[in-house]
Amino acid sequence: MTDDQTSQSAQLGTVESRGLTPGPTSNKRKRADYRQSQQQKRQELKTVVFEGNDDSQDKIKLPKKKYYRQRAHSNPFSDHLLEYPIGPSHMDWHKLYPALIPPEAETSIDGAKQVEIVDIGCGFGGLLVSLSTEFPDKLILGMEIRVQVSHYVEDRIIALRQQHAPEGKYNNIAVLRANAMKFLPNFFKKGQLSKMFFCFPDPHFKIRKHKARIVTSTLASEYAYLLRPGGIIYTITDVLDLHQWMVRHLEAHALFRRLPKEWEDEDPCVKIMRKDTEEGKKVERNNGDKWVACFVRLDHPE
Ligand SMILES: C[S@@+](CC[C@H](N)C(=O)[O-])C[C@H]1O[C@@H](n2cnc3c(N)ncnc32)[C@H](O)[C@@H]1O
Repeated sequence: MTDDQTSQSAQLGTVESRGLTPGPTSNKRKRADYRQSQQQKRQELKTVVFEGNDDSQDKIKLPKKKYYRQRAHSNPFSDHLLEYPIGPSHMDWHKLYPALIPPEAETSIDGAKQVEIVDIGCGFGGLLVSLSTEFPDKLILGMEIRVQVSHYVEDRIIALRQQHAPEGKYNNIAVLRANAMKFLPNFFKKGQLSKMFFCFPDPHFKIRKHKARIVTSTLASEYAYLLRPGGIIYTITDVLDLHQWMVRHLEAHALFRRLPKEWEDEDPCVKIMRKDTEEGKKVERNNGDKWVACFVRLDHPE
């Protein structure tokens, strides 16, 4: 092996450990190199950004989406290599919100700061970024199954935290690579959440794929368990059939009631999910329809 090859394979080690299979093309190489340099910067910056003592003038730039390309869909039934705690009290939230949660904080204890808002399938994180300033006192978490996309959001949040370090902004948002169809109760305890967002979920058009949809009767029960009474499920999609499917499954559930259009028109989060999600922007550019439905978690079954 030449020196060149040795140094290349050393680099590939890092890339592979992030779930990528590096290929021979120069574009792949460019993207892998870019991500590796972002990863290095991230390691260097983690302490300064997270501990809030950043004196450097060298501000990290926002990441570029083109370097984080990945297939559009990820099979939620595949065995992804995912890390998850055995229960909510075993989750180290300090890693995700270092400026707001002290190390080894018992976040399962009532009174400690806990994640309250989740964006399921957060994609490239547009909603998270807007929710961060709309709810500066709440901890907000994006969950995303695609590895490169979750890395993009992580890099985006780190850059934003550094760019806005003097004002202490964006410390309340974080992203986790996770399969939200499988492990939510491992992360959150009963009644912990006040809002769950399902923005432009994968439509899984074919009938035999409908079971992969993120809203089903079984999952609706899990969402009811995690949401506190009065908590809200937000849904938006540009696919009418999926909209009708989500409405049907959530309306049929004894612990959810659909909120009226007047409520939607007044709610700031509905505006945000219409205009600040990446998919919402795409639909806007193509003059497509956006179907919204919101549901309140009831105290008792109706
Ligand atoms: C069409 S995109 C929408 C992204 C974002 N919500 C938006 O509106 O711009 C759907 C996202 O959900 C993610 N996703 C699909 N199934 C998931 C699952 N089971 N757990 C977590 N994320 C999932 C996909 O990887 C994809 O990024």
